[in-house]
Amino acid sequence: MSAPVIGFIGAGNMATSLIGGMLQQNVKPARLLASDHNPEQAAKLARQFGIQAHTDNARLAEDCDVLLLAVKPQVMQQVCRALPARKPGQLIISIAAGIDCRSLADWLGTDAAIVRCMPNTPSLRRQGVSGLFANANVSATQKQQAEQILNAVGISLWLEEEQLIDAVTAVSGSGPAYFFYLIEAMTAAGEQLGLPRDTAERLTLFTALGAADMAVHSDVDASELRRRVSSPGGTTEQAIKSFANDDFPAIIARGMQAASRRAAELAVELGSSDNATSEDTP
Ligand SMILES: NC(=O)C1=CN([C@@H]2O[C@H](COP(=O)(O)OP(=O)(O)OC[C@H]3O[C@@H](n4cnc5c(N)ncnc54)[C@H](OP(=O)(O)O)[C@@H]3O)[C@@H](O)[C@H]2O)C=CC1
Ligand SMILES: O=C(O)[C@@H]1CCC=N1
Repeated sequence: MSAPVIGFIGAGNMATSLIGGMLQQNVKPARLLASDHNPEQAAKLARQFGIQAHTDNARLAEDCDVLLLAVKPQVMQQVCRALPARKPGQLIISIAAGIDCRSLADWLGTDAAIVRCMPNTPSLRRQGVSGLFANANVSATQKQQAEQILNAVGISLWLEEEQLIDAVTAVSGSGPAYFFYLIEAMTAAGEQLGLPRDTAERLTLFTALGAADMAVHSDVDASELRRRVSSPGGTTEQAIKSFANDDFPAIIARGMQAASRRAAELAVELGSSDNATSEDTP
């Protein structure tokens, strides 16, 4: 399979993470193009990565084999409708939360080969994880193309049901923010316990890194790893009891349910009108 040219529409946070990660994986800069309606943003990406970036979405679409839609869900319809007819064999990858394949096909053409993908920002460090779903028009070769792109920046998992993308969004798409929130909270608590801020932050960061690395490489699950830290009658036990009294698992579950619900709401608010439920339809 010859290496496809990949064009990003929207040169923001997620395009930066994906492009940065791919370049570290020795993807040639000439294979990556970007467009953004903001000329400064396009120029910034071109400077940062040495790739071609401009403001013309239509030209970009004509110049690439894989078109990666990385704009906010709120502008997706307008962006898709303004694109020229697709090149034969072109694969569309959308990373937008909540915008489903049916809406994308309404805006791009019912024969469009579409992969919906939910990546995350650690892709910049090639530690990303993505959920992928392909519509019926996607060929085996195009599935491989999508996998190669996402696997260059981490790992990817195919989903059988499109609806599960909302759950992936709640777990790993939004997930880095939950860990950053925990890092913020632990750093602040360490400071309250008397540590200098920098020290509290470094202790927290390396603990997070070590714990994640250990859990990824362990042959036992997270609860067993937690038990091994928790000496009977010791310090960890007290912390975990306090977390459990405050219903930590329920707090996390409620937050993730809110994220997933929001993804479903976006589909109704911003998707093609067929997605509106009968109560929404006048
Ligand atoms: N951030 C994340 O962690 C993740 C995000 N996603 C999804 O990725 C998508 C992008 O998110 P993110 O990168 O955070 O968003 P950003 O706002 O950082 O990036 C989107 C970029 O697209 C630009 N843009 C807006 N309108 C147009 C247009 N008509 N043509 C070309 N470019 C345009 C924006 O410009 P301007 O700022 O001027 O509007 C911005 O530079 C979203 O759909 C989101 O759901 C998925 C997984 C994780
Ligand atoms: O917050 C959002 O809507 C996007 C999708 C997942 C992460 N960021």
